[in-house]
Amino acid sequence: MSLISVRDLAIRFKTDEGLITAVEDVGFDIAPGEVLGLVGESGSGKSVTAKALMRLNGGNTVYGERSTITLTADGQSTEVLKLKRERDMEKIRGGAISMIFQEPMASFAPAITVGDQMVEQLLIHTKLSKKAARDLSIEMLGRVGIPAPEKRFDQFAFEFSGGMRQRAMIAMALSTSPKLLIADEPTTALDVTIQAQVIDLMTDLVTEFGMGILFITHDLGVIAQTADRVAVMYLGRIVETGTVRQVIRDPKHPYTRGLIDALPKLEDLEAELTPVPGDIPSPLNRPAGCVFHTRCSIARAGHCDRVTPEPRSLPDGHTVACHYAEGLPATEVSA
Ligand SMILES: Nc1ncnc2c1ncn2[C@@H]1O[C@H](COP(=O)(O)OP(=O)(O)OP(=O)(O)O)[C@@H](O)[C@H]1O
Repeated sequence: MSLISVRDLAIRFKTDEGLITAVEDVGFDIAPGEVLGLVGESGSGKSVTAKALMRLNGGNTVYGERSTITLTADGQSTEVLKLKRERDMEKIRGGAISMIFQEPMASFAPAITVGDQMVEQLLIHTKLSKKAARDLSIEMLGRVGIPAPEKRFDQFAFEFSGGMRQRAMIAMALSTSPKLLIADEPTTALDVTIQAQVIDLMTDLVTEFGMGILFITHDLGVIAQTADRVAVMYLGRIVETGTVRQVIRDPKHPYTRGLIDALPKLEDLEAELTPVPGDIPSPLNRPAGCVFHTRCSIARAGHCDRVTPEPRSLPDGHTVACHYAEGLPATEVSA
């Protein structure tokens, strides 16, 4: 049974330049205890997809008519996009679903102590007394490796170092025992050692709490360490999905292959990096057919620029949206 099930997700924004499409035809599932990595360049639509799960996109957002986001927690299913009242959405935000961000200051109000914010969130989402909420908050700060948690409880976020603030944000996000944790580039701003500690901490907590995680990053290395499955996003579409092994060891979409070729190789540091050529087009100017064709080395004129490739399953079980995922037709290869 999926914890969260997303189908036909389309997200458009009303802007002065007209209606722009940020996400199209996106679907995925996350089971309890599973980590799904969502990877792609800046502007590919990762954050707006994540925010849709909590209905956190701004007032200019238009969701597709057929789009559904089904959250199943404690034996109850909720159609997130059908929720009308702010009160019902508040139950989900910070309750069944918690989110942590790249910049932890965004999660903490500057003039309220970290402890008071943690307690307030627990009082909203649980039936704990104020004393029990305080005890749990201090326990959680300790659990994420913050030394002297009783003292830290009464401090403000700006008094924490970057790594400690990140840990405090994770402690706050986990204290309500969310079913789904959305982690949006949670380690990007940290130095490599602290990044490794935070990743270890998150994977330990997944095992312990059995929650699902949507882990958003542009860093394939981090995905390889943390995720069970990966979805690769490009210009608002998921172009490839599979297990970490399938997608990273045996990528089938030219975009995924490009992302992997752009990574430095530890075994050959002299090797030239080959970034994906060109820039991601503006969402105001979405290419027809396959959204990647303008940057794709194997795109075929008359086909890729006209026909949108539907995601299809390959024999090894992974899914790819490319007309030529299995290679170009033999006639062209030999030509
Ligand atoms: N409220 C909004 N109004 C108009 N356009 C928006 C709005 N929110 C996001 N967008 C656009 O939607 C597209 C997808 O943005 P999104 O932030 O999801 O990308 P991303 O993949 O998360 O990138 P990054 O890694 O930089 O966060 C971008 O082109 C962005 O400018």
